[in-house]
Amino acid sequence: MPDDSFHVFDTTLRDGAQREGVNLTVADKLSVAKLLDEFGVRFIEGGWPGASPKDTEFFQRAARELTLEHAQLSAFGATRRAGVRAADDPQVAALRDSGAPVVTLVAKSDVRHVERALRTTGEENLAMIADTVAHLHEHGRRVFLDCEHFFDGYVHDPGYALGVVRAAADAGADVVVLCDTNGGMLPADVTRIVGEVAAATGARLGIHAQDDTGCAVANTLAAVDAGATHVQCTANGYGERVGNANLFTVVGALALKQGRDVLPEGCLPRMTRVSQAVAEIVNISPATHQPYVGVSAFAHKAGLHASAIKVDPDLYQHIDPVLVGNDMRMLVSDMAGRASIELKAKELGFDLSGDRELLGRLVDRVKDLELSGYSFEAADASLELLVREELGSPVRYFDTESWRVIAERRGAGGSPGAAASEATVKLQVKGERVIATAEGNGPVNALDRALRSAMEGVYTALAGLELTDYKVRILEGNSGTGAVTRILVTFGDGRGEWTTVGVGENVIDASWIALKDAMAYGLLRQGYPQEPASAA
Ligand SMILES: CC(=O)SCCNC(=O)CCNC(=O)[C@H](O)C(C)(C)COP(=O)(O)OP(=O)(O)OC[C@H]1O[C@@H](n2cnc3c(N)ncnc32)[C@H](O)[C@@H]1OP(=O)(O)O
Ligand SMILES: CC(=O)C(=O)O
Repeated sequence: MPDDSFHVFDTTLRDGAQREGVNLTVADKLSVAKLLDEFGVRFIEGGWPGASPKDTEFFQRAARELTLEHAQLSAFGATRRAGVRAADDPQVAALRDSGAPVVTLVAKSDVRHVERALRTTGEENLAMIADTVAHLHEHGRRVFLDCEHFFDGYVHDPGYALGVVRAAADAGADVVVLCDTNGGMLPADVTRIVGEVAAATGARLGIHAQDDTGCAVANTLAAVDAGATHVQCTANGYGERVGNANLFTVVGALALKQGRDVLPEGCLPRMTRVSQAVAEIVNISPATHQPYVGVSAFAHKAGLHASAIKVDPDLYQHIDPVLVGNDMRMLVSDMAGRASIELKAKELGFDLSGDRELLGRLVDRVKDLELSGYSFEAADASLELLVREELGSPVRYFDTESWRVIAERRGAGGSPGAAASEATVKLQVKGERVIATAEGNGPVNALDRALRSAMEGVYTALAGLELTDYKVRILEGNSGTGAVTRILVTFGDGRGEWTTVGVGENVIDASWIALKDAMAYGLLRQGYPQEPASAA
């Protein structure tokens, strides 16, 4: 269990919620707080009670409903208004009465902001800070002070910025947090300035870095190198404008690269799950390429990488993904070599090790198919069908004699009317010739229905297979409507999902290839015995 000497302070529910497009309900905030606590952060900034009724309610409900194992809640708010005693300021009272044991105050530390935005004097701002910190401290709250625009303010007038740090520390602030509010600093600036402030004031320092130069994580680590012992971050880097220092990237670096004891025992492997669960609640698709936690963080595509990984995964990975709850994945594409296919096949449950000839054939087939427009990276089911075919046991539940689709729009008197499609499929199923026709709202829907109608008497589980995604990609944009099209079809059966790929100059033909393969793979997953090879 980390002691108080280093703080991981999360501000997803305050600064993270300032991201464009994020709108959390109180229930969402409670769920995110539970996840952050599970991850083991030391402080969770829950919002600004008194500024928004939602945040006031969050603290009220948190007091009743949240049992936190690792974290303490912090309420965020500003120093008192100019010319008013902290004890008489209703905003300060809302912080005091929020029930949070910690209050993080934001204060101006750039004298230009004091004069132009607060419209008061530098002296009065220092009094606002000292008075507010002391008032909350006297009421038993632990107080942190966020120095807004600290770095810009320090560059402009170091004496005034240092005065702010001293005023806060002298009044009882436990940590004075230096904020790169506009996110314009680079790591070297941060290292220098944090070092100078630490030497000049002796105060305990924290860092809050916005990501406007893409350096928020680097700036956070630079501040830690220079002596900061409190890092403010947000899950997945959510935050105002382009965001904040990413909690998971910062913790990954501190724990795994620097060996710091920043999380309680056993919490680090929760990182990937917590990142994805927060993304779900916030309703933003998880960033696939995020360090440590993205699905692509340990996905290997190049054949040369795979051949070394076969010997030892550490040769092409900076950490073991298991440490952060993630997985290594092999991607098979036209950049694959035998090792990529061997490792991917192993992931799919086939041991092809040692069969160089078979692996070579598979590499050639994948490369040829990718040249014609296929992409196996996201279509594991199609790859598995290919592997089974090369192993001499192709997946066969039906054979296609032909298919036909009619697409039409009916309308009278100039009205647009309704588009409709009709598909007919002719198949061989268990040695029987079957012809089925179905209507659909589009050609793919009609084909899907016709296929099911032809086979569901024999394969009853087909009713439980559902098309969950259908993606079209035009591959040769300059050929206009004659372009080659790649279709990715995803099906689910309640236990999992699988994706197949089809390619063709005719979009319906490409869809048919992906659709029939997805159904065949679905039947394989249901455990139906296959048609004997002679039925082909
Ligand atoms: C860098 C950051 O991200 S800090 C976090 C900022 N977060 C937010 O602003 C979200 C929540 N904010 C709000 O709901 C509202 O802005 C409120 C309730 C705080 C204030 O609303 P209003 O009273 O209508 O004021 P408004 O938003 O127009 O302006 C902010 C006021 O706070 C004052 N202020 C700004 N910073 C400070 C400070 N550190 N200490 C004291 N007062 C401050 C400003 O001078 C301004 O005062 P004025 O009304 O006398 O001009
Ligand atoms: C406090 C804060 O969010 C900032 O200065 O960016």
